[in-house]
Amino acid sequence: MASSILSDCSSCATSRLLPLRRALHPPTPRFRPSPGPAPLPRRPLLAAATPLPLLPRARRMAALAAAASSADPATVLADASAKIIDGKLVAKQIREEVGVEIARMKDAIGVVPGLAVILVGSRKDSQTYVRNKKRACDAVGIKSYEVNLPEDASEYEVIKHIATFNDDPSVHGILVQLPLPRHMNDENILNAVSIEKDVDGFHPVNIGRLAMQGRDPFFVPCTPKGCMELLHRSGVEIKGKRAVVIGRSNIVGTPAALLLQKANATVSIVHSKTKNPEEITRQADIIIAAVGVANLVRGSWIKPGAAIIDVGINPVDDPASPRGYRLVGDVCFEEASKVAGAITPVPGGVGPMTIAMLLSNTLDSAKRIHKFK
Ligand SMILES: NC(=O)C1=CN([C@@H]2O[C@H](COP(=O)(O)OP(=O)(O)OC[C@H]3O[C@@H](n4cnc5c(N)ncnc54)[C@H](OP(=O)(O)O)[C@@H]3O)[C@@H](O)[C@H]2O)C=CC1
Ligand SMILES: Nc1nc(=O)c2c([nH]1)NC[C@@H]1CN(c3ccc(C(=O)N[C@@H](CCC(=O)O)C(=O)O)cc3)C=[N+]21
Repeated sequence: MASSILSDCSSCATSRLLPLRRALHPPTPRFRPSPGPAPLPRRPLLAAATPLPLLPRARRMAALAAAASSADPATVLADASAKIIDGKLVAKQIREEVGVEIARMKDAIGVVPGLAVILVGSRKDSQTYVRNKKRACDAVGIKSYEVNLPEDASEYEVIKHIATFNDDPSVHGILVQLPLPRHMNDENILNAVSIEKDVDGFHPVNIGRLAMQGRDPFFVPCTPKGCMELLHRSGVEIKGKRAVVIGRSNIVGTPAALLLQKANATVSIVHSKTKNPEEITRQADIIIAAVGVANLVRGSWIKPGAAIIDVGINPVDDPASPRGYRLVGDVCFEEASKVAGAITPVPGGVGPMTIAMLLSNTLDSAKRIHKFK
């Protein structure tokens, strides 16, 4: 029998948010002519149909049991049904595939892919991300180069380092960690990265090519690419389906919507000015939530059986956790997992995929530059 329960998401989690500056200010595009890229291979390397890794049953049951212990009079919850898409496991598989390819390339032509990361300032979260990226590079055999600049460094200094990496043949990918300090212009900096080494896929030319019919970017931004990979590897059909992307940022929402459209979904984008987000979202067979508002998407927003990819990474105070906070997504997991057909958890969903896609993009870049098939 269905029960009425109050979910943890009905308390206003957003009011417990720690201060976190948004990752990126939208850059204004500026065109720089460049040679055309080789056509983007359809899901290179990652195309193997791998069965959907689900969370181990015990962990899944624990997550769902936590949900069942609450009660929301507004939400009548059906039996727990969603498959939980284990992004951590998929990311591990991808890292292994990337590692094998890197070894093959090294054996064949003696080339090791190189990734340069530029970090400006000393934000703790950015330092953690950069450290995790370096670890992931080490594990698969990518050589990492790191530049750390002080918070008060000038835009010119950053661009000078980018230019050096653009000219360095041992560097195949360049990433400028975001957000940048307020005095810097993201647009100028992202424009300085060679589009052939723009493994983040944030250069306006790469985004522009992603948006155009019949063109392919050199690189697809890592987080949206990771979302698509999770959908593909989970066996979610996209062609002809209705998809809703919540959020329209340059780095996540907009490219995610473009990718869904390229995969022949019919796509709607919900943003902060959308009048009836709940009603629009409820029509979706596929939901990608990239908002930055903890637990915004409730069970009542979801069409039964929908596939949900939760990109949000929102820290909420949690004195019981060793860090004093825990991470939650943009989707109320406990409610959504009872309505959806499949859902990604936070943490352990899209986040690890972002890093795996960065490794994959860096490998693709080295292969393209060295014409290695
Ligand atoms: N897992 C991962 O690897 C990554 C996770 N993230 C996380 O994803 C989330 C989104 O990141 P990002 O895209 O950079 O964020 P931005 O702040 O750049 O964009 C947020 C988007 O959400 C929209 N929005 C804000 N409030 C609402 C609302 N109440 N209803 C509907 N739409 C709303 C905004 O609309 P408008 O345009 O109208 O302002 C905007 O388009 C964050 O939690 C971030 O930490 C980000 C990158 C990678
Ligand atoms: N140039 C640039 N490129 C980015 O791709 C970029 C960036 N700047 N700035 C910040 C955002 C955010 N981002 C994440 C990467 C990994 C996790 C991740 O691995 N998350 C883990 C949890 C990590 C934890 O526990 O702290 C998870 O969701 O399971 C999350 C978020 C990349 N971003």
